[in-house]
Formats: sequence, C-alpha cells, structure tokens
Amino acid sequence: MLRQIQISDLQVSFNGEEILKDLSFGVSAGEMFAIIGPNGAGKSTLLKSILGLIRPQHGKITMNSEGKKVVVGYVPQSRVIDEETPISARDFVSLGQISGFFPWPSMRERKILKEIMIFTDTDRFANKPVGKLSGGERQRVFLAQALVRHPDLLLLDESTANLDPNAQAQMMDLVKKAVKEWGVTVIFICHDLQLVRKYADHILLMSRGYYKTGNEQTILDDHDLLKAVYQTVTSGNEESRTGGSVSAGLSLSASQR
Ligand SMILES: Nc1ncnc2c1ncn2[C@@H]1O[C@H](COP(=O)(O)OP(=O)(O)OP(=O)(O)O)[C@@H](O)[C@H]1O
Repeated sequence: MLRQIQISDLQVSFNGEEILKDLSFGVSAGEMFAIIGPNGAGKSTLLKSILGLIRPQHGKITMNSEGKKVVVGYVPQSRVIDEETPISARDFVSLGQISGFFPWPSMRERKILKEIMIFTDTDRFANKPVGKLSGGERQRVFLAQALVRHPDLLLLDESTANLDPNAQAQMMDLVKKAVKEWGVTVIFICHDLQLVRKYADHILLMSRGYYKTGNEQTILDDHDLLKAVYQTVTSGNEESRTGGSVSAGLSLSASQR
C-alpha cells in the first residue's frame, strides 16, 4: 500500500533549458493532489518524471509503499484515436490489464474488467468501436483503462479538458469515488480552477522555477499570487521564467512552500 510520495530537489532540463528546478513536495496516500500553472510550466514533465518516462538530471522521487510494488495508472494529456480503430471499448479497457489481449484474459481479469466498466459507466457502450465514441465517453474509457489494474497511484494529465461542465464533474466524481472506495492516490493536472477548488485536497502551483504547495485558501484565494503567476508568464516576462521576481509586486523565490 502506498503511504507517501516524496519529490526532492527535482531538476529536469531539455537541451540545456531548465524546466524543473529544485522542486520538492510531498503527496500523502489517499489524497487528491492538483497541479496547476500556466502553459509550459512543466506540469506534464513532472508527471512523466514521476512515471519514469523522463529521467531527471538531479533529485529523487521516493514512493513509500512498505517495500511493495506501486501500481501506477496514467491518463496522458492527449491521445489520438483514429475514428476507424477497429477495437471495442471493452477491449480497449482490457489493454490496461497485465495480460491485455495475449494470452487471453483470465476469468478473474474478465470479472475485474466488468466491475471497472460498471464503475466507470462504460459498460453501456462496451461493444462500440472506441473511435466512434464521443469525447466524454472516450475520456471515461481512458480512465477505465487506467483503473483496471487497481492502481495505487493515478496520474491524470488534463483528463477533463474538452469536456462539458457536466461531463467534467462526472469524471471528477468518478475519480473521487475511486479514492474513497479503493484508497487510490491521485495527482491531477487541471487548468479549471473551479474543479481544483471542488476536488483537490492539496495543490501545487508551478511556474518555471517558482513553486508553492498549499490548499484552497493559501493558493486559490490568493488572487494576487495567481494573477502574478499567470499574467507574468502570458506576457512573456523572461525574468519570471528564470525564477526571478514577477509583476504585481510579488517576489517569488524558487521552491517557496
Ligand atoms: N521531450 C521534450 N524535449 C524538449 N522540450 C520539452 C520536452 N518535453 C517538454 N518540453 C518543454 O518543456 C516545457 C514544459 O512542457 P510541459 O509539457 O511539461 O508543460 P505543461 O506545464 O504541462 O504545459 P501545458 O499546460 O501547456 O500542457 C515546454 O517548454 C516544452 O516545450
């Protein structure tokens, strides 16, 4: 069982450009932890580092799981599915299982698959080709695929983007249900601050070289902070991109917590 995730002094650069710099924070088991920040802040880079898809130049990502293997589910930011993809929603979800198609899923795996599809309300269109599903239905299928291995940790990269408000809430309610029923720990990237307010237990605000962890009150209610972080980046202020001071009279130091 996953107890805690600790990120310490993480540093990631691409072609000499520093994307993550001295980033440290912790996530407790069974919480919904949101990552917010402007485009290009390094949010996806952080998730990919946690997943092991990117190797940081420096720093450590530690998962305290009492020596047990940590199963991770991941829903990436974008996933292009051709409309003609000849695979049913059910088979697509089953690809998330250890055996996938080959060898043929065991009775136990089929039972779990059915349970997950009912849980995510994807069983209604289980036989439909995945390419023919609506955006909201597809997102549910992606989530079901990530959940079908009963992950200890679920990483969601803007999985509510492009959904209507009702579908967004349904998706997040589902994630919350997984947290409550199975104790999954969730780290989710989200640009919709209303959703973050409603669902996040803790929040990491990040903007090239500046990081702050907190909660609804200390991050979302701090309008000057949000204004400074978002406006400075959109106006292309180079100083803020290297972790210096930002506009609106705020001085943001690296790794401020
Ligand atoms: N593999 C890579 N090679 C080179 N640069 C990369 C690579 N991956 C990401 N970057 C760069 O790192 C920066 C951060 O990208 P990332 O996708 O992590 O940002 P983000 O905060 O998730 O942005 P968004 O909100 O737009 O999705 C960007 O400038 C991006 O171009």
